[in-house]
Amino acid sequence: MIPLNPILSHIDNIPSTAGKFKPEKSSVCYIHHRLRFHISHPKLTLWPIIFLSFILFFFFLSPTSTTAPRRGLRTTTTTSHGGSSRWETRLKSSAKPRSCTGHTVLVTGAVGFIGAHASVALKRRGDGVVGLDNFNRYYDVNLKHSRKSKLLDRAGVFVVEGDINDDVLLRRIFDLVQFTHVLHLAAQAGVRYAMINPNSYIKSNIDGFVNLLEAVKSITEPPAMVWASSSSVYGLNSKVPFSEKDRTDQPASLYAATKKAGEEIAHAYNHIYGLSITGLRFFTVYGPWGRPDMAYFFFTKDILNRKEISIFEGDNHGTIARDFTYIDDVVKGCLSAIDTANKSSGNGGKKKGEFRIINLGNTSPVSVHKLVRILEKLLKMKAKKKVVLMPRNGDVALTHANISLARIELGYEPRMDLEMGLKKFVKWYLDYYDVKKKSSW
Ligand SMILES: O=C(O)[C@H]1O[C@H](OP(=O)(O)OP(=O)(O)OC[C@H]2O[C@@H](n3ccc(=O)[nH]c3=O)[C@H](O)[C@@H]2O)[C@H](O)[C@@H](O)[C@@H]1O
Repeated sequence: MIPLNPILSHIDNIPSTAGKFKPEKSSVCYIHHRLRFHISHPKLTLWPIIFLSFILFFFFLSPTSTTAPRRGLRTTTTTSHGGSSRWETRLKSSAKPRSCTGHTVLVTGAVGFIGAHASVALKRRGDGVVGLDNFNRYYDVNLKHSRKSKLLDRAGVFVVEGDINDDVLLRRIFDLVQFTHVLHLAAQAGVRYAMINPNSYIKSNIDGFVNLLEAVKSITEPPAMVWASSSSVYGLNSKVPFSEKDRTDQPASLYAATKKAGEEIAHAYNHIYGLSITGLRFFTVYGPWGRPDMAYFFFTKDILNRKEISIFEGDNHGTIARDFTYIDDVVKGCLSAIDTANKSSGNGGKKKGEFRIINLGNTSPVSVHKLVRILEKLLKMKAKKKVVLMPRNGDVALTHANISLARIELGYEPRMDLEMGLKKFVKWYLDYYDVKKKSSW
């Protein structure tokens, strides 16, 4: 990943089309700056050497020199994603399905919790998969690297380290591979963190999503998109269980507002450009390799460390509950959404690509008190509990999915109850941290 030559790596960031290479002003400025640095050297006798190096550099290493790039791709020997031809070969090979009936899927957020599991499941059943992830530091990046090495690498999924806001990179990936589907899971997750870093939600969930949709809609045969919405869009809706027809105009957090905005944005891209888009409203997904910012995860850690945990309650000791949904059930729902998605028609098509919004929950809410009781039983330890009135931090009192539509559209049927699912999580947690972080216990 480390650029071998700063001038080259800078040039490499310039989008180019064969025969249309035009360095951006900033790149030229950068080269001039580098040259000026050398020219200002007291020994003016260096002048001819510099001039000669300049000529040699452009003659041998210019991106437009020998091999003509396909559809505007860069073919330099160094890129921000490694040696270009090796990088391209690995990416293309990872994208190849085992059989001609298999899908070719780009998974964004591939080293995230759901992204890693979904990528592996797709690859295992024979689909071609390319992952994309920016490895951001919202939570322990080592866990993301472990998901990559222990899950994705082993399954043979190639992961591009990059951002969905990088339109040059997206174009490059879409130029190399004709994807049938994009499973878009890259997002700024977490309800409460939106009060700490609101702009990260706009950057990923709005800007990044639009950037991806722009790239997808520009492809001649655009892939169908399946993407992560959230149960949080139901916000202050009190009608339960939550049905896709219920109102979603009362978000309780900025996170929820950006996910709701995502649904509206997706609708517009479906309407104008004929993109086939399925939004999946996930309900508090948990399981092995999960997210450390989620309550079941950090409660486990804190119970083991004998640290106090805060259990939220509503007014008058009202129960706070979640429709906790096990990762394997959610992954099955994602794969089924991919399998059942209609093709995008593109804006030239007569028929509009389809637009679907579907709940993926467990349809059996469990209180936070019960969640803690199960963890205590599994860990064989008593939690130090402090019961507090739920702060106004973006959380809502209850989530509960109506999954009738998921049953019809996806043949979705959640199988795992919370106790069994947490057993699998705790087993993983003990194994993973026993090896990696014994000292922190
Ligand atoms: O399904 C969803 O829509 C959302 O699920 C989770 O959000 P959340 O359900 O709030 O999950 P947690 O943060 O793990 O909280 C679980 C429960 O524990 C409660 N909690 C949380 C923290 C705490 O210190 N104490 C406590 O009682 C919360 O109020 C909530 O009822 C994810 O963090 C979101 O990214 C996702 O979109």
